[in-house]
Amino acid sequence: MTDTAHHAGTRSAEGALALHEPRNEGTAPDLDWALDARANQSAIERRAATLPSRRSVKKEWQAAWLARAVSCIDLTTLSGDDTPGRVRRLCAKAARPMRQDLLDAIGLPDLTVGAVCVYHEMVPAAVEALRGTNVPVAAVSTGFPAGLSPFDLRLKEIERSVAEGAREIDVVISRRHVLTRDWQALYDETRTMREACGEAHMKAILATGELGTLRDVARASRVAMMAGADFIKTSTGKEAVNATLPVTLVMLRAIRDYGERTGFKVGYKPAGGISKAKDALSYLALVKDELGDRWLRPDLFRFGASSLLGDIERQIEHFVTGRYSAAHRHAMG
Ligand SMILES: O=C[C@H](O)COP(=O)(O)O
Repeated sequence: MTDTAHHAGTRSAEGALALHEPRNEGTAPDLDWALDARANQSAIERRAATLPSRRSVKKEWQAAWLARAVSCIDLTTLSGDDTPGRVRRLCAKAARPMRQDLLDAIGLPDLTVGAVCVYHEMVPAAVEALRGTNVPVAAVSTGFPAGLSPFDLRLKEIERSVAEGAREIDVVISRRHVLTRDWQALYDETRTMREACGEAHMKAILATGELGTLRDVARASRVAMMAGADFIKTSTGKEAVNATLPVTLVMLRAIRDYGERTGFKVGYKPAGGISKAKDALSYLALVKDELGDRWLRPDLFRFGASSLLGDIERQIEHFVTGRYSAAHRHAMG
């Protein structure tokens, strides 16, 4: 996202000319606007519940949509037993996520994922392994996943990851600022993290499963965007409840409201528990409905996922060959 290739408008992973938007600079904190956010829980849940059946993608388009989903994956490993070797294998998969015969069959010259997402300690291995590709490294920072280490250390962690070559930083917010309704503190914290990111793009993880209500998800989304988040992201993948369609609807509408107010386009990243191709299609359909086609590109949309790629590859293989291969053949990602 932050590389010169994207800014210069060179070819992106899916072969289309990469578009570029002015980066969200954020605004002064307008806490009345944040507080004013609404979320009608029952209407939102009804809409999300009917989406997968109402919005099925036709068979001939499915492979194209699934390839688009691959280009938007932040291929992730965030485990205590991560090793440089595992990260290198993941990076090889990120640079060539699908077999060439499958790509040829669906008419795509090349394809990469959106980014590789790792802990700080794995940034150097990932940067090295992805050298010469267009795939950026994203680092989770700020005491991920709880975000409860001392604030100055959280900022240092961001700076270290950027210095080691991460071009995207996924920060976690302090959930307590939402739970205690201290919106100014949430704004100040997020703004300071954004400054620490410098040129690296910042994804603000709201940990929506811990925020209590959809209305507070909407409010936190607005505050994070006013503080300059380039993306708002649902979850760390470590909460009891991670990405959901209702939360997605709320966050997409917050992105739309913010865009109408400021002209800035903010990206969206659902993360955690998305491992099936058909779920990925539901998310893409919702993004298309709420924000339009412009958001179906890796500069404005990512899936945070450690095991979605394998299922998508399986479905595309089935589309091309008429057969399913065993899941273990697509073990990585
Ligand atoms: O940000 C990404 C998540 O940690 C990935 O979660 P997952 O392992 O459930 O796909």
